[in-house]
This record gives sequence, C-alpha cells and structure tokens, in this order.
Amino acid sequence: MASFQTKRLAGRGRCALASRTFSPGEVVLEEDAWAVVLLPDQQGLRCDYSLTCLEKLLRCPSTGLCFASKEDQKAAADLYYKAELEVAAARSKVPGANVAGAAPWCWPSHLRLAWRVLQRGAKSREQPWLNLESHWDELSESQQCDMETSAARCLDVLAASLGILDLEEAAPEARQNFQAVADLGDVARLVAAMEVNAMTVTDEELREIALGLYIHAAVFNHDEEPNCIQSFVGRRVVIRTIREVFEGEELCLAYAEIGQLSRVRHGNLWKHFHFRAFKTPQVEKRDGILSCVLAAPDWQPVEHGVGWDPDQGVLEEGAAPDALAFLKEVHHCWSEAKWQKAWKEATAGPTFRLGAGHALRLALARELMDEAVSQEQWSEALAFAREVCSCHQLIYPSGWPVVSLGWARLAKLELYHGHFDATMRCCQEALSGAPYLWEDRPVAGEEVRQMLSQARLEAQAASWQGGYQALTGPKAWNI
Ligand SMILES: C[S@@+](CC[C@H](N)C(=O)[O-])C[C@H]1O[C@@H](n2cnc3c(N)ncnc32)[C@H](O)[C@@H]1O
Repeated sequence: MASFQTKRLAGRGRCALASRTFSPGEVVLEEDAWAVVLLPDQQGLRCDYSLTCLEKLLRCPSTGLCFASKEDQKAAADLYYKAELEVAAARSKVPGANVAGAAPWCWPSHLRLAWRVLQRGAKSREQPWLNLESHWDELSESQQCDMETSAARCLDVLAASLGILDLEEAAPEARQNFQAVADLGDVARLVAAMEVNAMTVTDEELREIALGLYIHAAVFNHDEEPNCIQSFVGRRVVIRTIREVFEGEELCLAYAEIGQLSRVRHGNLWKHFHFRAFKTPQVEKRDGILSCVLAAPDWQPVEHGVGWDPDQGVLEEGAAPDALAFLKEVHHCWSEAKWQKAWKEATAGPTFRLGAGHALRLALARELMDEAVSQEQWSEALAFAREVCSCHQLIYPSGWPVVSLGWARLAKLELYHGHFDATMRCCQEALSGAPYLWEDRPVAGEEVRQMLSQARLEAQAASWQGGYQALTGPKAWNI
C-alpha cells in the first residue's frame, strides 16, 4: 500500500495525506531523481551522475562534465549525457546554428534542470511535469516572457540533441520524440515549475550540492512545524517522519530554514513559492530566541530584540534603537570576517549582549568553530562546538538533523580532550535525537558508535587508573 494519497485541498493544491499511522523515523517515500544538476561550485568536485565527491574524476572534454566511474558515465549517458554530447557535437559542427547562446551545461541551475527534465521526457515521450504547480498565472508578463524565451532555448537544444535541423526532414523517431514535448507554452510552464518544485540536494553534512526534480516528493507541502524530513543518498531522496503521524494527516516538509526568523522565511516562501505562511506559537517562541538581545545591568532581554539574517543583515523593524546600534556594530565585524572581535562584542559587551540562541551568535560560533578546526586549535574548537550545540538546542525541534550532526562533532572534540563522560552524552544525543539520520550516513553513524564505545572503555580505564590517558587528535572532520 502506498504511504500516502494525493488529494487537492483548497488553498494548498495537491497534498500528501498519510494512508496509515506512522511512527517517528518511518520512511514514507524513497525516490530516484527524474533529473539532477550539480550546483556550479560543485562541478568538477563531484560526479555529475552519482554526486559522489572524489579527488580523481573522469572529465569529458566536450561538455566538462565529470564522472566517478565508467559505470556512472554510462548511467548518465542513458539518462542525459548522450544528449548533451550530441549538443556539443552540433555546436562544434555548425557554430551558432539552432543552439544559440551558451551551452546548456553553462546555464543557470534551474534552467539546466528544466532542460534535463525535458530531454528525459522527450526520450520516454512522457510529460510528468504537467501536474506540477508552476504559478504561471501569478507571474508578471515580463516573467512569463523570460520563461518563454528560456523554453525556446530548451527546445532549440533538444532539437540539436536529436539531430534535428529541419523538423520536416528529421528521422521519424527523432521527430516523434521532439513533438511529444514540443508545446512552447507547456515547456515555459515546466521552466516556471522548476523554481517551485526543484529540491535542493544536500550531502552528508547538509551542505547544498545539487538541484533535483523528484516527481512524487514534489507533492509534499511546506509546514512551519513539519512532520517529515528529507535526506539524500546520492541522487535518491528519502523522506521520513520525524514524529508520529496519524492516518489522514498531511505529510509536510520544511521548504526553508526553520532556524531563521519567520519574517525572512515567510518573505522567501511568498517570493519563491507564492503562498503565505503563518506564525504558530512555536514559531513566535523561536523568533523571540533568535532575536533576543540582553541589556545590562541585570542582563534581562530588551523588550524588542533585534533580528538578523546572513543575507539581509540587521532587521530593523520595531527594534529598540540602542540595541539596534549594538547589533549593527557586531554585524559590521561579522561582515568583515572579524570573527573574534564580533564574538567579544556580542558576548562580553558592557551594555548589550546577544541572547544564547540569537541567530548572529550561532552564525559566529559556527564560523569560529570551523576556523579553529581548520587551524587545529582544538580547545577553541571545543568551546565553540559547545556554543553551537547549546544554540541548536534552543532553536531547533528535537530530532532535527543539524542538531544531531552538531552533537557528533562535539563528541569528537570532547573525546580528544579526554572528557569521556561528555563524549558519551554527546554520542547518545547524536544517536538518539535523530536515529534515522545515521541510516543514510552509515560511515558517520559507525564513527559515532565507535566514539561511544571508546569513551566507555576509556572512562572505565580512567576510573581504575585514577586519570585520563592522552588520545590521538581528531582525524578526519567528516561528521
Ligand atoms: C512543491 S509544490 C507542493 C505541491 C503543490 N501543492 C501542488 O499542488 O503540486 C509547492 C507549492 O505548493 C503550495 N504550498 C506548499 N506549501 C503550502 C502551504 N503551507 N500553504 C499553501 N500552499 C502551499 C504552493 O503553491 C507552493 O508553491
């Protein structure tokens, strides 16, 4: 039985409704991408097909695409790579003809994804994108015009990939493949739908690496308190429940960072997904923590804290002027990468300080932790890793992956410092907070379990010998 049924609900479009009751951590959907593209900064570092990160990749001289192995290259060839090679060949034979402008592998990520989706559809003569929400009617005329221009480019490239110079004279199979998807209006809607439906693919450490279209996962709506979470294993998405979900309840994901002030998140949801999100009591509470500024002499929160966002900086609306000036000063140091100075001002200033879960405090603690790790300053790294974990606990719901990853990193540093009880606590938090997280990260999960048993043994030995032994330093920083 399918885990969910798709139904249309007023004001929400298609929705995924649970077909039965689910326990926390159960898989509700596992799906291969219909198409994926690496983000520009990952090209040349990862396999274009499997998304594996490798030092040595096979590089295609015609397209610049890189692959981890001949098998990956072959799998990509069947899906999209052969078509892109045909485009490269057409471009080199007749410069400019039919394939004007930059090659598709140089296009912006969403358009590249649309092209790969279209190409696969032509080959299989299917158009699964016709069901996707595109918000076409809500786009401005100039946006629609841009989408149509992009659609025409996709169709030009598709024709080139099929060896079509003149449709009338094309080989019958190529012509039928092309005609199966050639409606310009539909392709323009496909381009628009990529903005709304593409999922950001992340690696084991939750870094953004690719964009993917997942036809079934695209049914899941957003919720401010989602009951499901997605993770990625190569090109595959795995969606799991993070709490108990009852039969008939809607299965939802978070489209945007929840450890961010709601006004920033809601603005982005409106801009990119065309719907209004509302504040829940938990969101109000989280907003208060993320923007809390403390004032001397008794270090009580100022009445209106000051929000901050890495892209938008200090958010002024409704803020107390002197607290605002304080945050601007800290932000100024942050923007100039003066992490230590910013941290001092933020946490040891005479008049104002940042609350324990303030968004800027978390951003600074993360920067300082990473910097200390890269410089192998392990006691600083430990101090900031602790800060990061305590900020996480205040901000994120339990079971959130970033929280468990934070605990796993801290465990490593605690172990290095011979703090075996703390290591055990961190490992247990990492493993129990989001047990499902480690299923998709078997190597990292094994590392956490090994740290836990090592810390247990060391703690026992220390209690017999009355002291701790020096340990070898953290090896790879891969969790
Ligand atoms: C990836 S699609 C999700 C499935 C979509 N409902 C459909 O009909 O295909 C994203 C779109 O779903 C709608 N949506 C998602 N979450 C929503 C929510 N919480 N409230 C209202 N609409 C939502 C918005 O139109 C959004 O652009």
